[in-house]
Amino acid sequence: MASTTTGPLSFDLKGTDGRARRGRVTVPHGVIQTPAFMPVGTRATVKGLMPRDLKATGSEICLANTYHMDISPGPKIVKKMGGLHEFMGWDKPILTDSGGYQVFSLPKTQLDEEGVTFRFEKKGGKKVKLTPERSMQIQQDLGADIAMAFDVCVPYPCDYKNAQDAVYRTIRWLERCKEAHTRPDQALFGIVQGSSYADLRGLSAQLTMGIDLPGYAIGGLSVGEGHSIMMAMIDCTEPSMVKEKPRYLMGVGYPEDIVEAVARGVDMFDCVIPTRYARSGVAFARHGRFRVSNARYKTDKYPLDTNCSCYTCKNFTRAYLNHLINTNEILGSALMTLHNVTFYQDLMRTIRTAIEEKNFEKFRVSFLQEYLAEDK
Ligand SMILES: CN(C)CCSCc1cc(N)cc2c(=O)[nH]c(N)nc12
Repeated sequence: MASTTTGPLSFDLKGTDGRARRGRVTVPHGVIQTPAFMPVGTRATVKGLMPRDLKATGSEICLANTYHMDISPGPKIVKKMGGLHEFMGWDKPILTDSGGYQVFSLPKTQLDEEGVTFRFEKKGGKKVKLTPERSMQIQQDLGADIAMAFDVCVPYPCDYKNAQDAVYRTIRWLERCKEAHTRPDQALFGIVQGSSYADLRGLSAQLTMGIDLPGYAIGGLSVGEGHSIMMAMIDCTEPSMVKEKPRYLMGVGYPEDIVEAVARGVDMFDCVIPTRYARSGVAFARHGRFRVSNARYKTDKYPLDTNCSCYTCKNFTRAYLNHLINTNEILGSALMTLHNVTFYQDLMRTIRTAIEEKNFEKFRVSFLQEYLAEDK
């Protein structure tokens, strides 16, 4: 087993099966078994789950977001309250995104070499600038175990020149992030860009690997390009990424995306899908996802997934969840979220075991066959 320590983060590559990797990430607040799924807790809460429930799902790390936490309550208050872990009552690892991605999705943002300027409604439409240095300051105040570099994630599709400019600006901003990032107990991850251009993906990966960091993310995907381009871009990027450090595919994704990305060498994932879909009444199960709020489930006495051992599946029927979601009851969101995140974590656990037992390819084929079967 190869073990690499870079600052506050260690990565142990415990085994491989083809390009799939079984590993372990160790940071100040604990250990993350990989491949890992990280539930999204944008405003220092995974919507609908108390920390004790989030633990019950098997989650070992969760996300929070720089842009949202800067708006409220502000990094200085979080720092004064002891940092994110104390503030939100989560004593396991946390990762924060850098805020660039969220800001780019706002209307009327202006991008220049210094950073991104956007209009901040809460402060009476005041103009606010997010820069690599400001993003690092906020993330260091928040105190997550892993901080993400401030990058330029272009929309899809994007013309070649803009994608190329974004690759070079992201590298220049990464140098500034590394310069500004001084907190010794927080790992900084670089982010590879390159949109849907194979040569830019390879270029961005090589330039990013040239900056020594504890881990690296594949960014700029899951932005509407679709599954096949996403996989093709991973194939253009992964071979240029160092093997001894963790790879994090940002914003991914559906179970079918995750399984195929693990097969291509990805270690870490985050996505709002299981939590966001739960609140809209969509449940994930072995045979695919389904909308439990549909009339056909009104008298269905079965659990969401008969293979699932979560509190929701052990105690409640689809009929009851149908009722809760259709009457917009808070408990509906909580129970659906608990199940969906447990489903994702059970999938990750099955993936890790399959890699350990050297039968990941057999698992990949059988999982996708059942999960994507047409005749649901
Ligand atoms: C809390 N989450 C929703 C945010 C974490 S992931 C956000 C996110 C998603 C995607 N798809 C691409 C990128 C990207 O290229 N760069 C950054 N910084 N973040 C990204």
